[in-house]
Amino acid sequence: MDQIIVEGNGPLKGEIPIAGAKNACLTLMPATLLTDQPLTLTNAPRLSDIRTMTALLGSLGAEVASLQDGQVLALSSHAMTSHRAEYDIVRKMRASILVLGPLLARDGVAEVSLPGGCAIGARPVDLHLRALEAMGASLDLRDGYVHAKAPSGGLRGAVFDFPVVSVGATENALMAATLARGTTVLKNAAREPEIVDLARCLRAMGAQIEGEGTGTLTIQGVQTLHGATHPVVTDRIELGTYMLAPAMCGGEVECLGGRIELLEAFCEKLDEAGISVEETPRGIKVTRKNGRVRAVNVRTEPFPGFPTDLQAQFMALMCMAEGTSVLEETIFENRFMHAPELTRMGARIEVQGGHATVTGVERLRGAPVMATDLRASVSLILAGMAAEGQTTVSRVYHLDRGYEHVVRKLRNVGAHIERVKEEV
Ligand SMILES: CC(=O)N[C@H]1[C@@H](OP(=O)(O)OP(=O)(O)OC[C@H]2O[C@@H](n3ccc(=O)[nH]c3=O)[C@H](O)[C@@H]2O)O[C@H](CO)[C@@H](O)[C@@H]1O
Ligand SMILES: C=C(OP(=O)(O)O)C(=O)O
Repeated sequence: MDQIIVEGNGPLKGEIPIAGAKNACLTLMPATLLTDQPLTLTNAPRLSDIRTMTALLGSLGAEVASLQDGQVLALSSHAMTSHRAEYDIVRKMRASILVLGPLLARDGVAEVSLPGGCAIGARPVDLHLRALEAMGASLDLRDGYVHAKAPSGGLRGAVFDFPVVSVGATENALMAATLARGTTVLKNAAREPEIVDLARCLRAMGAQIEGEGTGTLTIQGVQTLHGATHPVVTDRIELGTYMLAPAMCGGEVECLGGRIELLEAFCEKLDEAGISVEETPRGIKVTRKNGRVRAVNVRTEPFPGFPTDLQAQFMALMCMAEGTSVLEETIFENRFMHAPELTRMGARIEVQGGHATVTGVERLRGAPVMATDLRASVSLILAGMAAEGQTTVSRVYHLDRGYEHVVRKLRNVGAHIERVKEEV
């Protein structure tokens, strides 16, 4: 297993290109299942999660060709061979559940392993299932699989009001509704940029959708969808992560391709903390001059609120702030696993339920730490870059799920970071 070794090296300077969004690409790829014509995705990120989705779609008979060093994905589902998403692949990645809606909508049948929980919380899929049931699907949970069938005439349009905002359930229902008979109205739908991106891609494929980016999506079902070429939206979580690098180490970094509208709540918090964030023609420039950042409170919320996927990284910043901040996690019940690891580096953090109280210290000190999940792993790297001495982060395979070329990108702005094989 690989480790990342990182050492504090003072202020950063330079540019970091931001990739296409993992969480958009993982929902755009299953959209191929809605049509027998080719779907081409450009600006795709090079990540292990994308390889997992490629394997999953391949196991269903879809073809996924990775072109231009993985930045273009050419997908085709003209010759499907299976409707069963096996546990062995699904267990690796929760987003696998996103094949359920498209399979059901196009062929009326699907068997998908239940994805189960993971380090950050229980993460049930009841809302995915309830939305599809509202469209007439009959569902049976057996042997760890969802066995789903559409009525004989196919899924039908329905009104479904999500009791809780769910990104994945909105995506599954939206994809299914594009081929359902009649009109579907999804209320309290997720408004994330990845949903907007999916709606735009589906529209390019011939779907009739209104309201993306608002809490109500209205979909007029069509008989068939066709092929399209679609660029994956910028990864706002990768963007926010790299914006925090100069905020923590000092210096000036321009994140190429970034736009403030993707991260307004996060940018407001950086501003409150005393970090300068400026939109440029090429992206977002982040600058921190001398002096400590100010402590600010954060509450994670669905978009347009502060994203849960940036909470761990923001906590790393608050560990060195002047004063005490309270971070409230409202989306996942167990998403503070990075706190004890940051404490190993000298941070002062107290976790109680969904709240973490962080009292800033002047200096973090390097230590051996362990990555527990994707965003936790990168928060430890950021902390290590700002700490005195050496930090060794183990279990970095989590990182490969969501950050392409992380060592190269951070080295290019002056970080002392390398990836090594763990000695056993
Ligand atoms: C691949 C992907 O896009 N992952 C993102 C997606 O995950 P994901 O789509 O899994 O997250 P959801 O938006 O569905 O989860 C939001 C909340 O709803 C709950 N819930 C969800 C579904 C369900 O059927 N029942 C239920 O109770 C969840 O446990 C959680 O508490 O959005 C999360 C919230 O922004 C992000 O952290 C993840 O990075
Ligand atoms: C939690 C995340 O991903 P997933 O939903 O795929 O686990 C994430 O991207 O931070």
